[in-house]
Amino acid sequence: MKVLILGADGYLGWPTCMYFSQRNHEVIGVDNYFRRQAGMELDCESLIPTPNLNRRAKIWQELTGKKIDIQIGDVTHYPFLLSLMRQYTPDVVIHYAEQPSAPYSMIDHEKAVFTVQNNLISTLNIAYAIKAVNLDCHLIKIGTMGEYGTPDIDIEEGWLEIEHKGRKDRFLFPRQASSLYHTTKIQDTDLLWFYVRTWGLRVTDLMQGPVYGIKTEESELDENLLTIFNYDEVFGTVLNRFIVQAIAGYPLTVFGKGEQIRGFINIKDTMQCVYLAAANPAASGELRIFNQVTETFSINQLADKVKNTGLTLGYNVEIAHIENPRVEKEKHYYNPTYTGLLEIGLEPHYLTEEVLIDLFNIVSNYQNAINVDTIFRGVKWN
Ligand SMILES: O=c1ccn([C@@H]2O[C@H](COP(=O)(O)OP(=O)(O)O[C@H]3O[C@H](CS(=O)(=O)O)[C@@H](O)[C@H](O)[C@H]3O)[C@@H](O)[C@H]2O)c(=O)[nH]1
Repeated sequence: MKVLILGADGYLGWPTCMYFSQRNHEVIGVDNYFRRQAGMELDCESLIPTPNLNRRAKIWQELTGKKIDIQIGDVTHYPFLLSLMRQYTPDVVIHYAEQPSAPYSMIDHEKAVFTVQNNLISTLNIAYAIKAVNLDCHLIKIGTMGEYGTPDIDIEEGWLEIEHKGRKDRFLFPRQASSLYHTTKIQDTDLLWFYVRTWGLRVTDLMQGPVYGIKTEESELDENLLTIFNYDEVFGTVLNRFIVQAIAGYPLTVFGKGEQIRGFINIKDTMQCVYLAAANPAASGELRIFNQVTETFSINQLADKVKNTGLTLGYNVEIAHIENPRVEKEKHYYNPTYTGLLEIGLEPHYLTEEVLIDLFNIVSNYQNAINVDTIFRGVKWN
């Protein structure tokens, strides 16, 4: 496969480039370095220093003999994207080139506009560029479980059959997000569903839960191949944050009651899922949706796990319940279905004690670089 990976410098983007390249696919990684710039602007850069994409691709080639092409540019600029599509005519486009943070989207008006503009225009441009160059190209987009929110009914994989006044039809599962970022992901799905129906695009939308972890098989080769790792309030996801907090002696920041439940996934399984989706493409004119999580936990359960592992390793870990800066349900029913990816071959890595110890060990190598000021800044939803 020839795979165009948009957002190649991000937490998932670079490991995905290596994952496909390792399996002998032709990979082109594209990024505009938004995350690096936002990290500098908000003083919340990656805990692990990561060389730029061109340098990482060079290191990868020296170690494996495999080439990853790097292109720096912004996919919201249509001529740039179209020329890439024409140059490479990929079989698969993986779209990670979105502003991925809920808190970032809630900071102020300027960042709200950026989030809407970046996430919707990038998705729209990709749909147009695929139609212009090769309608058969499979688009894999990372959606989010947050599109569904926390409804009081079971969450299906993307679709729901509804019977109304004696008639039945199949619709996208009702969506109600709890941040502007999550709302743009709903709008993305709607854009793609429209072009699937209208132009016959082939699309897989992966509704992913919060990801945790650092290493993937490929980054074991060299420290310089590790992905970016954020633990700050804006770009860090909750479990990664808790590990860093435990090591820094910062009480774990459980928001509100901590009974919020989410579906989680190890970064190694994200790689598998995206790969399985590419290897088993959606049909033309199909919007295929998978729920990309492997297990569910409440935030309290995660905090307890981190605390227990931390104590075993000799860290003095405390848990703090702080006033929730977000507007979200803190106690709710949560029962998502997530069997589709298992059916096409996913072999999950669950959150075991061993996985937690491994995370503690990697993060402890960078303990001196932890900036506790970035852990909590209190971006409020209202
Ligand atoms: O210090 C913290 C940070 C978070 N939380 C809670 O943990 C849950 C998850 O928060 P998160 O920051 O790990 O995840 P979220 O903001 O939802 O966004 C992340 O996870 C999403 C999947 S999901 O949450 O929508 O399923 C992805 O789409 C996003 O790109 C990724 O940044 C929330 O209830 C939040 O209130 C805490 O209690 N304490």
